[in-house]
Amino acid sequence: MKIKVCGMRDTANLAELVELKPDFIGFIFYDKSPRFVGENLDEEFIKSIPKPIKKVGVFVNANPDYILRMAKKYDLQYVQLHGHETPDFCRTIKMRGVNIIKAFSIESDFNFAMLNNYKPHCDYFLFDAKGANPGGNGITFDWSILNRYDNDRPFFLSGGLSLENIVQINELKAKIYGLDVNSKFETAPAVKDIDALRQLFELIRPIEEEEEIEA
Ligand SMILES: O=C(O)c1ccccc1NCC(=O)[C@H](O)[C@H](O)COP(=O)(O)O
Repeated sequence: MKIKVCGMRDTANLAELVELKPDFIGFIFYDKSPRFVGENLDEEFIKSIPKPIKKVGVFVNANPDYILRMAKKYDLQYVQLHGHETPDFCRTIKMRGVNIIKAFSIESDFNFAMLNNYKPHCDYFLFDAKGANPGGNGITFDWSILNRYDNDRPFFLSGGLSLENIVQINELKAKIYGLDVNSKFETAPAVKDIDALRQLFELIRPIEEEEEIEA
């Protein structure tokens, strides 16, 4: 199972995370988030992150020109869209060579059928909890809703994932492509607890998978 660590900003903290070889690292380009990267990203360091670790820019109802400019500047392979972006919006970004993760806030009556309109233009879906903010709320949703998932696009499970609740993913029937972790692994906004992340990696990543990443 893949691991995405979201909401990074600080170079020293990032360097420690890179040592753990996550599959995806997320950077928040949403100015209302406490994890907003602002002017704080070290462009050279970001570009030096080994290619097998995919860099993801997270945006909320942003202007396509801004998204594409940031993707180029930081060499982002993916953008994660957390607002009300339409399938057509995703198509526009995808056509410009940037891969798409479309995030959705999940409630009990979530209409999985509408994902069919997004499917041709998105590489992955990400299912997050609905909260006061578009993301990073630190709360889980009722994962059993995902047992209704009938789309073949791989998805990330997100929202309040912690070392305590992660063991319960084994109860899910739906096949999870990846886990997206964020605020439950922080010591402060955008500062990750590397020891806690190391424990997560040891729990989730079988030895063979780690060897695949090294190859
Ligand atoms: O993390 C944020 O502050 C954020 C703000 C606005 C949009 C998206 C945001 N985060 C995106 C993520 O992928 C988070 O990892 C996801 O929402 C789960 O966060 P958490 O519940 O804190 O684990």
